[in-house]
Amino acid sequence: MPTPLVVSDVAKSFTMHLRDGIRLPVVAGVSFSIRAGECAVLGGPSGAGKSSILKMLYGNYAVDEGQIIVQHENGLIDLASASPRTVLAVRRQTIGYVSQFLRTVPRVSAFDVVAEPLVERGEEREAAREKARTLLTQLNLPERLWALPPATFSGGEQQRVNIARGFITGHPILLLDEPTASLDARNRDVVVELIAAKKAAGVALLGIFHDQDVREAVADRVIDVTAFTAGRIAA
Ligand SMILES: Nc1ncnc2c1ncn2[C@@H]1O[C@H](COP(=O)(O)OP(=O)(O)OP(=O)(O)O)[C@@H](O)[C@H]1O
Repeated sequence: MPTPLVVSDVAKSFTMHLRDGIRLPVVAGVSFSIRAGECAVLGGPSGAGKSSILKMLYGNYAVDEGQIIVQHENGLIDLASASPRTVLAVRRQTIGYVSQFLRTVPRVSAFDVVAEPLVERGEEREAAREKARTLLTQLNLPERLWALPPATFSGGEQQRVNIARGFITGHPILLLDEPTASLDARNRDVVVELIAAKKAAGVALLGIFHDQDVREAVADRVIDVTAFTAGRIAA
């Protein structure tokens, strides 16, 4: 089976146009791959570039150099040079992303926020709702909240809706940006179980977890981002 995600020699710097075009190098020589069924974790201190790497892999940040090879639709594509249309197709089918915060949509119930990604991918509404029900129950979101738009939910409640929405699809690659940041211990354990289930299903996962217990519970491997920031730190 081909490796779902291979990152080779990726570099990224930011140009501050309002500051005389100063260039801020962030990472260089980023190289790693993620196999199906493993969960790798990006490690390193604050500011090392963990989020920037995750954002490049989701196509949110442009890549200056290098390749991000993704197994997509029985072929390989380089996300680093892909067109915006291809990036959107990869997001729809191949790479899922669970951010720290839920982007709430006015007037849409928590239940439909969770079921929507499956409906958009052509799954029948009732089947999508059944999966949403299972996930929201697993994540201990009180049933009285399901019919309400999540805008007024607490941080932890919103994060659980976001996790359910991110985990409901069958994307073969899943990026996790601190999905447990606002959760209590019980729900952190649920997320650890959900990640284990994704691994068992052959999903390739890459995440950032500041919570050490969660990191130790889910990580098959830690990718030390400081290895890619040496130039910046020495400068
Ligand atoms: N959009 C941006 N414009 C300019 N600089 C940025 C931008 N995004 C990130 N940076 C800079 O890139 C560096 C890496 O930031 P990044 O958020 O990737 O680090 P991190 O390892 O995820 O940190 P943390 O653990 O604190 O979230 C930082 O110095 C940050 O200021």
